[in-house]
Amino acid sequence: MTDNQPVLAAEHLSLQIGGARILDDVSLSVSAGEMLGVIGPNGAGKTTLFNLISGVIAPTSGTIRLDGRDVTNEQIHARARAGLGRTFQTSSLFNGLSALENVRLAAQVELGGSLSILRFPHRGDRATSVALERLDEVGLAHHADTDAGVLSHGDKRKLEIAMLLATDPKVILLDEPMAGVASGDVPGLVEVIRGLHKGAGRTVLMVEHHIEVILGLVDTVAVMHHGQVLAHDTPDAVMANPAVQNAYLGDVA
Ligand SMILES: Nc1ncnc2c1ncn2[C@@H]1O[C@H](COP(=O)(O)OP(=O)(O)OP(=O)(O)O)[C@@H](O)[C@H]1O
Repeated sequence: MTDNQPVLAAEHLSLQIGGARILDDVSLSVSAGEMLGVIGPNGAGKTTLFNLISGVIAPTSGTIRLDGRDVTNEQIHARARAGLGRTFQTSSLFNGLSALENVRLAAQVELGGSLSILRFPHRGDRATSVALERLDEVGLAHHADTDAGVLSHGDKRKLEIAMLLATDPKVILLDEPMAGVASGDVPGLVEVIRGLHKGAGRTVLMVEHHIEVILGLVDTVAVMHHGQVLAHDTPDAVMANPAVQNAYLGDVA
């Protein structure tokens, strides 16, 4: 990979379902270490874009590249192995298992060992030490032994991020990480996401409805509208863009 080659690129992606053009010639690229926020009104195509990038659905046309490599025809798990990690709007936690056990399972998958939830985790084994590090990174070390099911929504989201980190992704896709999180828990979650990027230099794409959260976090913002990218620029430039104000921000003000 050359220095200026994007770590992730969507090139001319379109998705047609029946008579509906869901995505229309969407191109976006993200550099290593960049955090990109994707915003847009309901139905703009944000989740569909994430689904195409992560391999949940195939585009009608267009290309997705990871480190310059065409992964458009690869399945979800192959893209995950290549370093694409994603959280979903719906929770992916195992309730009834502790926070540590949840992250440990993800670490076991990454490390290629057998999956074991029956064996009481040795604090010294590799998967457990990775899991403890990741829990610490998202500020949940004190909840290691807490049942995932009883955590607050904000802590559940942090735990999902810890599970993702345990798979050591090159690019992280966060799909509405603040959804369902109590307003009091938003700042803590924002700091965890900021740390992924600013602290650890990870590459992050995030769909989020809380515009004020996005604008304060990301390097660049892509605004989607009717299945197209209306603008992709710095937060200040996007906010000042008359097309964005007219077509999107004006709609929701
Ligand atoms: N499988 C499908 N079949 C038909 N239409 C679909 C399908 N998936 C998505 N759509 C439509 O495509 C459009 C984009 O949906 P998408 O969920 O990507 O938007 P979004 O920007 O993520 O919206 P939200 O902010 O509400 O999550 C919507 O009009 C949706 O109804």
